[in-house]
Amino acid sequence: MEDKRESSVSPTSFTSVLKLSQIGAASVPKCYVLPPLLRPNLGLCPNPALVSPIIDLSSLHHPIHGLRIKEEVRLACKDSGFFQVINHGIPLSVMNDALDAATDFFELPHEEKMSLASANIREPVRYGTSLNHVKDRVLFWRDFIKHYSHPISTWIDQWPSNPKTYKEKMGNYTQAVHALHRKLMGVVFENLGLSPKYLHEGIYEGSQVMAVNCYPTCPEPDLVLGMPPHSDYGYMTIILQNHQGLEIMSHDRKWYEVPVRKGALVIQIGDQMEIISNGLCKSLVHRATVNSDTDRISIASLHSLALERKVGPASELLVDDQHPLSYTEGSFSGFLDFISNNDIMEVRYIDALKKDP
Ligand SMILES: O=C(O)CCC(=O)C(=O)O
Ligand SMILES: [Fe+2]
Repeated sequence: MEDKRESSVSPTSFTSVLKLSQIGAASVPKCYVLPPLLRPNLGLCPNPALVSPIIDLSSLHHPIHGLRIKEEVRLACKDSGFFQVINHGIPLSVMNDALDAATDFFELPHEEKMSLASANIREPVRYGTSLNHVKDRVLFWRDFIKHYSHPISTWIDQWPSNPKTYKEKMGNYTQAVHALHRKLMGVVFENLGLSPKYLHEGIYEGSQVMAVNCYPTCPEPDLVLGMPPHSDYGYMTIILQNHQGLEIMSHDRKWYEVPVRKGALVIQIGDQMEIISNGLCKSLVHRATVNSDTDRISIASLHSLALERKVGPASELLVDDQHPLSYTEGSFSGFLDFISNNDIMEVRYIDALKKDP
């Protein structure tokens, strides 16, 4: 198939991968083909030790069982920065409605979605493709709509008004997932012995961005990625997905598939939490693969401190010769500048903030 790169470089006029998928070509355009070393190795086995933390939150407030659940969260944050939760309090119907709203949005006519396209990565509502298709040297097999979401009353009017039920369905899920992240962050902070005051101020002034991702079926899934390896800059990400495709990197730099479990939500620790905890929590490196059978939708709720707020290791944490201060301060805004000027396939913002050992 011909290289569509030329027609894809304008910020507000690009070919969506959904459109390419619907054409039904037998191969992908060259601009999506990754160098061999960066290609996915599809068909990986899940690593039970890494992907098994499925934490049942139903007894979180029980005086005895609650302690065990908090310990499970502590270990998952320390070891990998990854776990899944069940019995988290968000009804399956609310989750399914959000996935339906996302599917209906991507099925809108291309021109209608393009009215939300923007070259400005700080735009509160933005439809796009790849990661940053204007800058990416190789394109990724993903279309997305991202919208600022907290406080919801500030942003919801700017969300897509078509499909008609989008705001209601996505809004219900957005608020439910914000409440869940507050509950989980309470546990993460308690485990670190950090004051809830820090947490509450941070969260209420903080940001929630919903990244609604569509990975359409792809004729050559072993040559492309839906999203490149990266860690999320915020402190926590919660992912709702309808099909397999998320892969996480283990300590030995191997990739493992995350199995999809009905009703479960994926929890990922992000860079800000690694920094706040001075390295006691791990920011998870992950990527998205695609497949030739099923369109995949994922909805990532990205939680971070306010755009301009400086984030460094919490002052209450023990820092001494045994536990040296490991990071300099960064901010969400600094991250946005960083990704505008660097290739995230080559360098992560958090690595730039790490102090020399
Ligand atoms: O699609 C996925 O499972 C991952 C999405 C993701 O990593 C992101 O939106 O930051
Ligand atoms: Fe991510």
